[in-house]
Amino acid sequence: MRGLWTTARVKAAEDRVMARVPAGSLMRRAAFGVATVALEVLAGRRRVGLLVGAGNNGGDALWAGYYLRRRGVSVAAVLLDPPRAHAEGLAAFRRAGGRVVERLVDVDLVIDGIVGLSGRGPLRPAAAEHVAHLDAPVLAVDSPSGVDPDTGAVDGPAVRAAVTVTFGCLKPVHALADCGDVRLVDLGLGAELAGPDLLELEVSDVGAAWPVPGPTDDKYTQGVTGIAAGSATYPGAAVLATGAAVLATSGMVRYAGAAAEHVRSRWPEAICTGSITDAGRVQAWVVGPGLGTGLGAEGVLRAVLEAGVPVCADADAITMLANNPDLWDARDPDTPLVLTPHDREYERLAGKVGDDRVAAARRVAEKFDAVVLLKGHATVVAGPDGRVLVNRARTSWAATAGSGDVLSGLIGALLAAGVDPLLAAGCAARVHVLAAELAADGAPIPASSLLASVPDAIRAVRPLSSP
Ligand SMILES: NC(=O)C1=CN([C@@H]2O[C@H](COP(=O)(O)OP(=O)(O)OC[C@H]3O[C@@H](n4cnc5c(N)ncnc54)[C@H](O)[C@@H]3O)[C@@H](O)[C@H]2O)[C@@H](O)CC1
Ligand SMILES: [K+]
Repeated sequence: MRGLWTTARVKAAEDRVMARVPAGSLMRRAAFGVATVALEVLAGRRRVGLLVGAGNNGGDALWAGYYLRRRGVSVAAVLLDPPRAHAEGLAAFRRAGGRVVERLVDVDLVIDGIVGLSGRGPLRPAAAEHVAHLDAPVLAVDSPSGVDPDTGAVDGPAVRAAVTVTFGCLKPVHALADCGDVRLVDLGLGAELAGPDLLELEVSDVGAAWPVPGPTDDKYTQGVTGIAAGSATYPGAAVLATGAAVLATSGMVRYAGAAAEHVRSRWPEAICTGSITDAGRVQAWVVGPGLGTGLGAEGVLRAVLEAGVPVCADADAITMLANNPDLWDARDPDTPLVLTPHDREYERLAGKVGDDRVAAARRVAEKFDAVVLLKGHATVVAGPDGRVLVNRARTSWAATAGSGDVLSGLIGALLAAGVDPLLAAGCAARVHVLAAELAADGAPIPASSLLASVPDAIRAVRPLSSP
């Protein structure tokens, strides 16, 4: 897992390191890292432009310009706030032959030193004007300016970076927003940084957590997933959610609901019944996709919450919980629950999501003592214990009708297999996005194609050496 630290924590750690090392040494180390990556990106081309803001981020850019000049690169800098430009950086830059200009023209690479960790809100008009006219790739220093470093929110003009060079550790922006290729320069902060604020799963984490049968396993020991989804109007949701559970693990899947005939004809391996009361024992329930919100659906949700096994509540189940808070009483306090809202479902539960999606997911996780998977281009999974996993998709192919039904089935299968609910939601989200990418391969796909790629996605995350 990769850790991500909020800017307040990073600044505090940097301050403690700075107090015991010579003045300016951290900045020079950071800037040298920027210059090294810039030379790599330039690949022999020799013209660099700097956009320099009023703080230390601009200082980094000026010092990087100094190191690039020493390697014979032509460097021009635009000072966005000349009286506040970093004095030592600017002096070193000029000494090395760097030029201060009004506008960047004919450059091969732009270094964005407009704002870094203290940046808030969008680019100011003058900076936005310079950025709008760029046609060279941009290397962002620490984080792309105009993108909030703690939330990844973009609320107006912002830099679009081909590569971001960051220092000391990763920050939330690097997992929540598009930063291009992210490169990390070590500043020796390690000992000063306690546990991270957020975690990003790596492929190897997902592969290690994914349940696979052992030599003594049978269809029951791997966990039986129950799917309470679909209706006469929406049988497809039942077929997709059940299919995802069937493909996610080798454990058994039971379906209970009005779409039993549809599910049976598509997934003969699932045990299908028309009603939740005849469903038999399961180790986890998925409830909600295509279920409807009428009295019958409420009865199903109540029965699932009373069953005493982990539950993934999606779609209509979330709407019912929001509309009828009495339903929460059906759940024993120690029954693990995963809620998977998109923004509108979130709003029904707890008001607007807002710009800070991590804080939003944390709020609801704490309020309902549940794991909350907040859907979006960057998926945020927050646990009631304060842990947060983030997973940013490289593409948006998974944004298609029925895609959420597949995700809920994957989560349910992992819950039934006994995977920790936070990890179950995080791993399912990761495999879901990967399945979408594999299926799409550059063209739009329906959710049924995403579903068909689930086995390929699981193969792609599993360790190479395993059977
Ligand atoms: N603290 C340290 O030890 C180190 C800091 N480093 C650099 O220092 C950066 C942080 O520097 P600073 O705290 O000086 O602040 P920044 O350079 O991030 O921002 C400078 C100032 O810009 C203003 N500002 C905020 N949002 C703005 C916006 N949208 N448009 C225009 N101006 C805006 C604020 O007044 C802010 O204080 C890091 O991102 C990193 O690049 C590195 O040199 C490594 C060492
Ligand atoms: K920047």
